[in-house]
Amino acid sequence: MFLEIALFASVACLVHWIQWRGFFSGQKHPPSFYGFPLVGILPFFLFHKNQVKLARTTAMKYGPVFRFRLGNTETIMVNGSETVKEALRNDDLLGRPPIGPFKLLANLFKAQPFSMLECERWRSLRNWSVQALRELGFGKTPQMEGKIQDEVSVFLDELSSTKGAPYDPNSTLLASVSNNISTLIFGDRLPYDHPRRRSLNDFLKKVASSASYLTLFSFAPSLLKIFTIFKIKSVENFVNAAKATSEIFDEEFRAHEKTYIETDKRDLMDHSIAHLRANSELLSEQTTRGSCLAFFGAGSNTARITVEYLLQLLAYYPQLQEQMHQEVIREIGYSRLPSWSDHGKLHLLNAFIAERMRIFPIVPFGLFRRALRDTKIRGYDVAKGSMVIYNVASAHFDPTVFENPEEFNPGRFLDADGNFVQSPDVLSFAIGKRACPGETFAVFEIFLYAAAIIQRFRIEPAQGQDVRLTEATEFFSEAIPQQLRFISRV
Ligand code: HEM
Repeated sequence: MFLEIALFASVACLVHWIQWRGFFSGQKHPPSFYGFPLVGILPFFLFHKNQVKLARTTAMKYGPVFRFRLGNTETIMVNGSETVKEALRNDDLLGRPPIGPFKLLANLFKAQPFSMLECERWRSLRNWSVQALRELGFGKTPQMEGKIQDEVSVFLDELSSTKGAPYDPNSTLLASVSNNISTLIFGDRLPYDHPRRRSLNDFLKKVASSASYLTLFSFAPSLLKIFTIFKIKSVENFVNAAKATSEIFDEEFRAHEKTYIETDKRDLMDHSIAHLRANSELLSEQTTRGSCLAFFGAGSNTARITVEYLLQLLAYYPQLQEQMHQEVIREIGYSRLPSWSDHGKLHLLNAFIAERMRIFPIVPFGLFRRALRDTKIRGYDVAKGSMVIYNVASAHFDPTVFENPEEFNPGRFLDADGNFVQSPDVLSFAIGKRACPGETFAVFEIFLYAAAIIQRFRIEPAQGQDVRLTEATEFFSEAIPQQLRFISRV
């Protein structure tokens, strides 16, 4: 009996493997790795310290498109500038597979963020949210500029109060940039030490620290279930912080309902209430909570990590910092805060920000996509339902596009006259129909923070210490928290 079962299992595995390799399908599959039964190549990712490097060396050996299984999920990874751009422009790849931390958050928040949805529902909800935010000033509007400048001023005061003593800006920066997006969602900004702000920060920090492993564990759901059941500390902390933030969302929603005035929509919550009251078919309580969650979640840590890493680079490259300070003073002086109208004049600063985005992509593998129908990438067949990972890091380090890609060199974004030239090859926000809807806002915000900090402070490493720069290594990459000195120039 045992022999028969073993024989049956072996034949079934062989048939499954032959089917998976597509030997008799007449299709052209990219180079493929089956990995282990049930988990696929997951252990290689889980136990590799630098997943970005692992992907890059694999692409060097097997070419720009390869195929493997993460858990039981058929996955295609695309690498290199041209192939990544081809995939991002392919409308068959606009789907979104379930991603671990998103799924967990959606359940805990009883929300349905459009960032998890596909097809017509995704499109209409995304359009509705972006339109509602635009009516509130989202984008490069004078209204938004004033609000961000106010928030920048509070942050500059905080830096001044350190009087040049070593200081880790991580928490205040998070509160500061998150206030910019929270203002659009809930209304007023929150002081850094407000209990509600602290609670939101705590949640955002836990999201940032656990997003990578929660992403991987989504391909081994039984492991994640075991973690949750046995209340493994980090998962339990994540769940508790998410529940606390979900309660804040509930309280805000109830408070908004009481003070709602139809003719004066203050924020995204008011826009949601208007739609819910009009019984629109498009929105439900779950999807409106989802839109608030999507923008709050996606708009906070991303901007914080961008500026945090930028500050570390400034301390690491003092000469470039000095050149940028001179540029800011020459064009603006000290008498007012930088504004977007100065953007076209600060060439070196723009090039420095662009190089920062290139060298340290926060989401090195983008947000995973799903093939909505059978399609092709670089002539290879991609089956409907496959997960597609576009490797932004490999595009940013593609030597056919960026000379000496490992080198930090803002000069690559300057022309012979020293003018900033925007590159279509920096893909941090993705491109195509599902590119980041917060790009304009983020670029605006990052510029206003960077220019103001460079104008007012000289940033140095903490005494006797070197600045520790990290490289992007995993699904969501973090800057190394560390102290810097902010020495006032005014
Ligand atoms: C430096 C900052 C940022 C970076 C690098 C970044 C990057 C990205 C990337 C790579 C995606 C995935 C696009 C795809 O599906 O291929 C994305 C999606 C998204 N981002 Fe951003 N983002 C940033 C800031 C922001 C901000 C400030 C907001 C909100 C104000 C925002 C809101 C969103 C939302 C809602 C999505 C989901 C879009 C969808 O599924 O349709 N992001 N972002």
